[in-house]
Amino acid sequence: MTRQTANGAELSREIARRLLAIHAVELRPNDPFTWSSGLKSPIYCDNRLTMSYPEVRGLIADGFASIIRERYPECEAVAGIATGGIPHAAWTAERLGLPMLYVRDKAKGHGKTNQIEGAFRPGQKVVLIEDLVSTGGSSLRAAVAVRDAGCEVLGTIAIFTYEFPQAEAAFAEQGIPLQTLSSYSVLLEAALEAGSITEEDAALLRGWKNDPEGYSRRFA
Ligand SMILES: O=P(O)(O)OC[C@H]1O[C@H](OP(=O)(O)OP(=O)(O)O)[C@H](O)[C@@H]1O
Ligand SMILES: O=C(O)c1cc(=O)[nH]c(=O)[nH]1
Repeated sequence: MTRQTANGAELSREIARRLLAIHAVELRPNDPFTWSSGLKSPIYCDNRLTMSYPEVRGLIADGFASIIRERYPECEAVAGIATGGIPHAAWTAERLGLPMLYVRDKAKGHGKTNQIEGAFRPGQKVVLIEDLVSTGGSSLRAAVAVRDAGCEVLGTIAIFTYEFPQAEAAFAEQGIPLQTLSSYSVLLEAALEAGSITEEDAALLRGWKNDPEGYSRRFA
């Protein structure tokens, strides 16, 4: 479900190297991070940091714009998933001259009570932009909201995925293609190459990836 093209393979490594260079990736095996899903994890990838680096955010927006041009030429609007996806959706929409929307994690409790912000119409063909996919829950909730509003979701694109089989299955079940610029396996290789992690770290991270729920339970 998560696909990369031949050119995509080099971009994938480059994005991983850039994430490491800006210290977006942090390891805390003894004091795990709590993820959005509630899982406790020894690793956190803070893609929000990319917005502070013009070269990095430019690489990401160029990558997203290329995917949309090649894979979704019929796209009529780009929608950022709150909050991490919003700035990248803005830069991508600007490159493509397309309308931009964003999708809140839930409808506002006041004002116009919107979950989707911006001007859209039923039948509009939308590509969703997310900064990171772990379980896929946030991306899929946004996709369902956009569909329920009557738009057609062509696909979701994200900077990074942990490549959890459950996430890929959940996207497949909803019939929503997921494509990412980089991934956990590429990040691990890049981190070892750059000397950002030791072989011992890599072994821990591979073990965690095989059973993230089991790891999480140890810290519950
Ligand atoms: O695939 P999932 O298990 O849903 O996890 C990934 C989501 O978690 C993070 O967002 P977070 O909830 O931390 O909110 P933010 O984007 O507002 O920082 C990230 O930006 C994704 O949206
Ligand atoms: O699942 C999450 O909440 C999550 C994981 C991660 O590595 N980075 C992030 O921003 N969110």
